[in-house]
Amino acid sequence: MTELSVNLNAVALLRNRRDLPWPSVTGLGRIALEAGANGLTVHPRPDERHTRRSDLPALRALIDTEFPEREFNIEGNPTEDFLELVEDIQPEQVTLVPDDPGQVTSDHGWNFKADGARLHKIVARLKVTTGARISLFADADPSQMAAAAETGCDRVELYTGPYGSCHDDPEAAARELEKLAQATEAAMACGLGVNAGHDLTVENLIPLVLRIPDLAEVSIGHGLTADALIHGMAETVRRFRRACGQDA
Ligand SMILES: CC(=O)[C@@H](O)[C@H](O)COP(=O)(O)O
Ligand SMILES: NCC(=O)COP(=O)(O)O
Repeated sequence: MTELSVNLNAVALLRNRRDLPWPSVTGLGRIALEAGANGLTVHPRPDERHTRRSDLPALRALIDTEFPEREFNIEGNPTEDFLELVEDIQPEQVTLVPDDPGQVTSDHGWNFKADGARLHKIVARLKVTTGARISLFADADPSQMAAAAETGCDRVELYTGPYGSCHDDPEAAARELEKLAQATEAAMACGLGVNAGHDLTVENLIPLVLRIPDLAEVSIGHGLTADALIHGMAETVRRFRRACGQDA
């Protein structure tokens, strides 16, 4: 079964339009977990335009006190600041993403052949200091997976942006889906678990999970938050859970 982690960055982005505490990032996170989300994801960037460092203790406490079997996933570029942040918060999963501070959103995975030695050290450090599962953001490129595994990570998160951007071109979407399937096969052959995320929607999630039933987790924010404006967060989470093949 594919698990669903709800990314709260888009909720935080809306909150940050004003110097006011709503919509509440923790409150929407609670509704998502009550509706059966398997976990929460945040991607705190250095400029704090989405989730802020100060959001993280409350989300940690929410999971610890009310949903102890669910997971907190923190994504980010592994600067020293980021590493100290995850060491403080102790998430169940850390997803390392190679994005620059000014980047609008994440748009590529690691080049494991070039960055492998650096990532190996970071993965080793986080395993000792957090005990978290470590996932590395990856393009759908089977030839990178052996080098990804050599870093010592547990999983890769396949970047699904190119697949998500084909929403009006079914043939191109089918080609991107095949690339994701081939990359999953290569990653699993190297002993890695596989997550996926970026620009996923209920519509493109259903064929993704049907084609790649071994996906361990999808993390979804933008498309899920857009649907939550229409259907409400609880009903939206149930829709995405059903798209993941879960009973909801
Ligand atoms: C790592 C990744 O794929 C991103 O999708 C990200 O976490 C989304 O972040 P934003 O919502 O901040 O663009
Ligand atoms: N890791 C991807 C993620 O958390 C959410 O990405 P998106 O759904 O906001 O594009």
